[in-house]
Amino acid sequence: MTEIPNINLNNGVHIPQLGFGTFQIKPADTVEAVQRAFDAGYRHIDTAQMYGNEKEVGQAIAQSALDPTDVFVTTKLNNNKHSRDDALASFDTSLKDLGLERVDLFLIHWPLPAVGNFVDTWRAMEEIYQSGRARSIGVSNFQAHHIGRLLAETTIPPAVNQIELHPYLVQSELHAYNDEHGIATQAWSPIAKGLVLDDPTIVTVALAHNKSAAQVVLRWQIQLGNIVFPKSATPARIQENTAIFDFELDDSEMSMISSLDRGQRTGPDPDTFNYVP
Ligand SMILES: NC(=O)C1=CN([C@@H]2O[C@H](COP(=O)(O)OP(=O)(O)OC[C@H]3O[C@@H](n4cnc5c(N)ncnc54)[C@H](OP(=O)(O)O)[C@@H]3O)[C@@H](O)[C@H]2O)C=CC1
Ligand SMILES: O=C(O)C(=O)[C@@H](O)[C@H](O)C(=O)CO
Repeated sequence: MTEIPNINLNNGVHIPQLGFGTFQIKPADTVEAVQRAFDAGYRHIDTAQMYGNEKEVGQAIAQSALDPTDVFVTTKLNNNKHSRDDALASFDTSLKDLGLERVDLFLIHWPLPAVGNFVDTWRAMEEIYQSGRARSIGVSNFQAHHIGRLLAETTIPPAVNQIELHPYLVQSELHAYNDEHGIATQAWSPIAKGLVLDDPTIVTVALAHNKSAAQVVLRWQIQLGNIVFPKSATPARIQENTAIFDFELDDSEMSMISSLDRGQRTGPDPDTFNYVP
């Protein structure tokens, strides 16, 4: 079984650096996919209220032979739950659906600048953290100026910032800002939903290591210090994406991949995304 390293969050909680993403895994397929991930050695699952599969993630944990405390579970507050009361109530529903007494990490999914209340939402997250039912709290899709407001106006700094990050969107400045403030960077869409896998530079590095393009990109993420959770519903790929701890990219390969940056998002821009279901 693959040995997955941990990252130490700013409140002392340890998170496995490689996890399993569940966006767009249909509820009917989720139990099997998460079970396969456990069999492959993953002990960190990333879900969200928005994904509609928390119940099935919970079922997979319950049906496994694992102690639930050995699985690191992240979920995220949906965009229509930003008010304090909705945040608290929806968190209770997440725990119930997941069948857990606490989660390891609870995130505000999007800042929703036009909605304009993410600082108050963060105060609700602080209440949840202080209740002990989320071992850590963080944000997702926050720009530096959003985080700056949390640091200035609230008490608990986010443990993580989960952002879109891959070779075509390297996010060096935001990454440096997170580092400077003790906030771990989580890279969502770590292989850009497959978009970067045909890139000639990545293919060349992959051939040199006898690895797949996806493994090389995930290895680049790990060496940058990012926490990643590639999604796959394909059994062979679930396994393949764990085999990234038996080789190393040198400085020149790391730079070649980082230099592919072209500021290209595959998802929404957090400064303009204000979708509320
Ligand atoms: N906070 C946020 O706003 C967001 C968070 N996320 C989180 O990040 C996770 C990962 O991001 P996601 O958008 O899913 O994108 P990924 O970068 O993980 O790419 C997933 C896609 O790549 C394919 N794939 C996976 N592994 C391989 C491989 N080894 N070789 C070739 N193709 C492969 C999958 O296909 P297949 O399944 O068919 O194998 C799927 O189509 C999500 O599942 C979610 O947990 C994602 C988006 C936004
Ligand atoms: O997957 C997520 O976590 C997301 O937030 C995305 O689905 C995002 O909302 C999106 O891509 C909307 O088009």
